Amino acid sequence: MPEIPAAAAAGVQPVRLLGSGSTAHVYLAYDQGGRQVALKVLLPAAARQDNPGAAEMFANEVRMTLQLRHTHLVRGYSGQAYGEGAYLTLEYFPEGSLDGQLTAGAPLPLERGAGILHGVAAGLHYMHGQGAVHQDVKTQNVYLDGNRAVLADFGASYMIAQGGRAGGSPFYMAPEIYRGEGGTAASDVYSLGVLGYEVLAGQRPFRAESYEDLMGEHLLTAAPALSHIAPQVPRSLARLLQRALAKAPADRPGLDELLEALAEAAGNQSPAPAGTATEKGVTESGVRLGRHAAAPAPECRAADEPASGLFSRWNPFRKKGGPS
Ligand SMILES: Nc1ncnc2c1ncn2[C@@H]1O[C@H](COP(=O)(O)OP(=O)(O)OP(=O)(O)O)[C@@H](O)[C@H]1O
Repeated sequence: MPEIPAAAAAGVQPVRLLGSGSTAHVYLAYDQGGRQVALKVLLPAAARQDNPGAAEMFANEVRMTLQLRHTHLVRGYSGQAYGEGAYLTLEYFPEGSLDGQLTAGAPLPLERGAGILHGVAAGLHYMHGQGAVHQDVKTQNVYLDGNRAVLADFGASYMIAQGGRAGGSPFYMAPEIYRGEGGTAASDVYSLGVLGYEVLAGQRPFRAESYEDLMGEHLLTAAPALSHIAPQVPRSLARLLQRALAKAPADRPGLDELLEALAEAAGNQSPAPAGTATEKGVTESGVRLGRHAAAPAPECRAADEPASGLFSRWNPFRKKGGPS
């Protein structure tokens, strides 16, 4: 195992590599108290300032993860945002992410799928109430712990009041994000809508072979009726998830409405109410955010950012497993 001095100083010992993303290696590790944690360590090239965009995203992820506390958001334990020793320890999920549990063309059973979506919606609802946007809702960023779904990866997230850059992953990005406008609560709702189709219909609403074609679909093509491709979904929920994909942000439903319909469809599988925060002092105001972000923050790009100039966390056209 590599030497990770800052983590070692905090008593965190890596055991094995779990995987690597665009900004970090992730290890299974034990913390000082013997608890299993996921240890994220900034990629060496990024730490050496070869890739300042990745280093900035990682620092952002460390700050946001340690700041936000909710049952349906990944729990951060400790971290260092900058420098060669930049690291983050997180709640470890042995079951892995939602991505690994979906097979293209095979929807999840309604109660299970709606329960997962309810968890993600609850995590988003809390974030929006705190004045933050997530900007990267996708199956790879939802981890599972039995019936509890947990939203993770805050590298692209920001506090609206402080401003930030439009970003996301192309299969999930709202039309306004493609146009380079700042992310809002409504653009997170759009990404949740895409996730809803994947989970409950077993297919994404928009597919294409190139970035430009995919952008065209998101900007111009109406989403297929969810009630047609997933007839098992209650009509009211199917309509809401389809409306989540409305081209105009103002036409999308709020999370309150979605939470209610998802809770009903999930039956008793829904593990926690929307407002459940896990730490004292954290309140849930349910505020709906304004449509535009404040002044843009300095440039912050991931290594796989597409040529469009948007801050995209994921290149949809690179070869990888899972639904495409
Ligand atoms: N908390 C966690 N528990 C269990 N496994 C994790 C955890 N966090 C990350 N992993 C594993 O490590 C891999 C890399 O995670 P990471 O968040 O760095 O990248 P990613 O989300 O796959 O990509 P990117 O951040 O570039 O979009 C994941 O694919 C997952 O297998």
